[in-house]
Amino acid sequence: MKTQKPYYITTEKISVGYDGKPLIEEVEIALRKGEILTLLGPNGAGKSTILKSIARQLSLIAGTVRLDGEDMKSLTGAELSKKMAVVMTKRLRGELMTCEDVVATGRYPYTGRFGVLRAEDHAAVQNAMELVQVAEIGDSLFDRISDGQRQRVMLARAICQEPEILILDEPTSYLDVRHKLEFLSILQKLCRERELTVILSLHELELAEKISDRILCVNGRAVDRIGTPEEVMTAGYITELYGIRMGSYDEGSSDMELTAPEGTPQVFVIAGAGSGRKIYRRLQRAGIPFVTGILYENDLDYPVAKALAAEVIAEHPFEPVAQEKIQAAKKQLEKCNRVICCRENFGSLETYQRELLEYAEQLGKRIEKSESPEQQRGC
Ligand SMILES: Nc1ncnc2c1ncn2[C@@H]1O[C@H](COP(=O)(O)OP(=O)(O)OP(=O)(O)O)[C@@H](O)[C@H]1O
Repeated sequence: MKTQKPYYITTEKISVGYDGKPLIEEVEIALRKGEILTLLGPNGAGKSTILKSIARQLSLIAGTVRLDGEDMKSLTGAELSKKMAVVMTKRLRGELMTCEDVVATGRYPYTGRFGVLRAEDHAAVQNAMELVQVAEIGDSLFDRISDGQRQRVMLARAICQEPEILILDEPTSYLDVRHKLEFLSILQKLCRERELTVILSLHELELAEKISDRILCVNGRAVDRIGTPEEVMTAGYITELYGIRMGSYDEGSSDMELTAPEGTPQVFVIAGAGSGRKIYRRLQRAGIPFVTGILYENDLDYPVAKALAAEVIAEHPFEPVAQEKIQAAKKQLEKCNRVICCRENFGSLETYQRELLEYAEQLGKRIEKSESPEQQRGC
């Protein structure tokens, strides 16, 4: 548990926007040293506008930003750049500089008027480049590397600036899965070991949930929610915030699913314990409407079933399965011309599913066995 330190950065009723017209008003942020705040919200919601305003790249329309209790307005540019590093991904311009030169510009707040690097500055540049693994492209031209590499070079530049607070706009957007994880691990390490404070925007909700101490959601008009990931990511909230109309997002599992196939169900899927998810998705891809059950509502299959099945026959967790649920499942099974059984073994919880399978056999239904998990993985 983090101890309660004083707030390091606060925004007091700031209004942000362009040409004197507020876009988002009364943004109230309070972060302690070592904490990570993530801004979430749909395209055009105002995340970059808030970040640019905090970073002093955009004038505040109203309110005050304080760093360590001091009004940021009173800091000179040089004072601010020793405290704050900013990486705006959308603005990564191609420059005729090597990657190492770009990283080295992060030392300018420390090198005096002529930008001559001392031994300790060279060491800081090298350390930062090694930390984000861009040392091997140090001699490459900054505008001849990939977008993901450029994003990592800019992180190295920000790190060697040795800031107390880091502002990052969509820092993971071009990174592959390995580099996303490495990037967030480095960030977490810097927060823990150097008490770096971070404010960033992300489009990857599942990453935001993992890394953030606090999440601020913005919707284009106002701050909609702010709190811990658990407080913010309640069921149905992401659908509302992003106005999701096609497909669905499950806050519990962070799974996104496409739209359920329409029409009369043709297939009954007997699943459970995670055995059905791949089949549900395969049926969705083929556009075949299906029914599934009986699942407990805390089953691994349940969120995907809820998103993709025409109907899910489900029971409350840990309860005995009610007779009417079994009858409802049988009724649906009678109407389907195919049954897919994803289970190989039936434990005591799944005796009802075995009963369904036997009932399907009695009815003379065409029964297909889904592949075992090993076969599904292609082993
Ligand atoms: N320089 C500008 N002048 C006027 N309006 C702007 C300017 N830059 C952005 N906007 C507008 O401000 C709104 C918020 O934009 P912003 O870039 O903050 O959104 P965002 O949440 O970062 O979006 P995205 O997820 O698409 O990057 C948008 O309607 C955008 O058109």
